[in-house]
Amino acid sequence: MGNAIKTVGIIGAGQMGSGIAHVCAVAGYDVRLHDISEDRIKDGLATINGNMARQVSSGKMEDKERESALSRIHAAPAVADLASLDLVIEAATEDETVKRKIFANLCPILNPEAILATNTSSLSITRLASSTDRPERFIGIHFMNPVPIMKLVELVRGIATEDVTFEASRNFVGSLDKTVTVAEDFPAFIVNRILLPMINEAIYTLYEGVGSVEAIDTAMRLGANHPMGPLQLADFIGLDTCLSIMQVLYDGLADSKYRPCPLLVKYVEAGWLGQKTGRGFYDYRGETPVPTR
Ligand SMILES: CC(=O)CC(=O)SCCNC(=O)CCNC(=O)[C@H](O)C(C)(C)COP(=O)(O)OP(=O)(O)OC[C@H]1O[C@@H](n2cnc3c(N)ncnc32)[C@H](O)[C@@H]1OP(=O)(O)O
Ligand SMILES: NC(=O)C1=CN([C@@H]2O[C@H](COP(=O)(O)OP(=O)(O)OC[C@H]3O[C@@H](n4cnc5c(N)ncnc54)[C@H](OP(=O)(O)O)[C@@H]3O)[C@@H](O)[C@H]2O)C=CC1
Repeated sequence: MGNAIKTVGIIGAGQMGSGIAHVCAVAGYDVRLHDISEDRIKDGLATINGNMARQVSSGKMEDKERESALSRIHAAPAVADLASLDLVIEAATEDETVKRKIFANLCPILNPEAILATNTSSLSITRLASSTDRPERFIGIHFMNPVPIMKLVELVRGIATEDVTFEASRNFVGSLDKTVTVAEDFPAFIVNRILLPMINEAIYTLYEGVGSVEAIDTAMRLGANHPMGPLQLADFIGLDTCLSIMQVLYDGLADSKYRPCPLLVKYVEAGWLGQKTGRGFYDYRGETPVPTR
């Protein structure tokens, strides 16, 4: 593994937390997966199981590798189960209050030497760090979705992050066979500073009736060679997460060009959060996704 980190805790067993647990276990780390309830942890483990099985059937992984990787992932129903780990990565809902509460519960019991990282898509690393007992050992390690496939990880230092924390994190990401890009601590960093306004603009394009869901996604898939149309990608990321990121950009940069589209707000208010809730710009409840507009 090439660095001092041997054990990794992950908080949040959703699509990102389960993906991070997956790649850490494949790379040989001992992983503890925590979420708000045992059911959520079970769902996360089932997702990992399914994704690894897919990798086996497509010849990307040996069945033995899958078995041994799975054996390295343990459910951690209590925060106390993370106490002795070397690195804890928070990958819970994109909401500053939720993340602050998690750190407040975790820090008093966490190994004082442990590095604490957040997978936040947009929030200030410096501000999150200042709510912990270890701003010098706090860092943004921002994975991309789907984690087992995407090669990039953004590393974001807070104002107090020490070099030793940064280097250990860089080595850790390298050991997962991912490429690091360094971003400064500004709202939404690099990828989402560019990607999310594009997605928000696609939603305005829909809102203003310039095109249907299908027309907009087809236009960007075939006209700009994007692997997914922007509305399909928004559903994939999660519309709640997209809205939170736009809100952070809007509040943090105080520029009206980041105003979240009211249609995005409406979908989130309806609980239509995309693939994870079965409905967003597409309805996923049937055999094939059907546009909702
Ligand atoms: C919001 C943030 O903070 C930052 C972000 O992450 S922004 C989002 C960034 N991600 C993107 O932009 C993704 C854009 N989409 C893509 O790249 C592709 O559509 C995709 C890789 C997701 C799927 O690719 P595809 O060619 O359409 O589908 P498919 O052939 O089924 O899948 C390709 C591989 O991805 C895997 N895959 C697809 N969806 C997956 C998922 N949800 N989880 C894990 N693996 C997945 C498949 O198993 C397959 O793996 P193998 O090659 O090992 O078999
Ligand atoms: N989706 C994406 O494409 C990307 C997201 N991210 C970031 O990763 C993080 C997670 O996103 P994602 O996985 O998509 O979100 P999901 O909604 O899929 O998962 C979040 C998980 O965190 C759980 N959770 C909520 N509160 C707590 C808590 N107090 N303690 C422990 N677990 C909790 C949620 O449980 P419940 O559902 O019960 O509330 C849920 O299982 C966010 O910060 C997001 O911005 C980063 C890169 C890409």
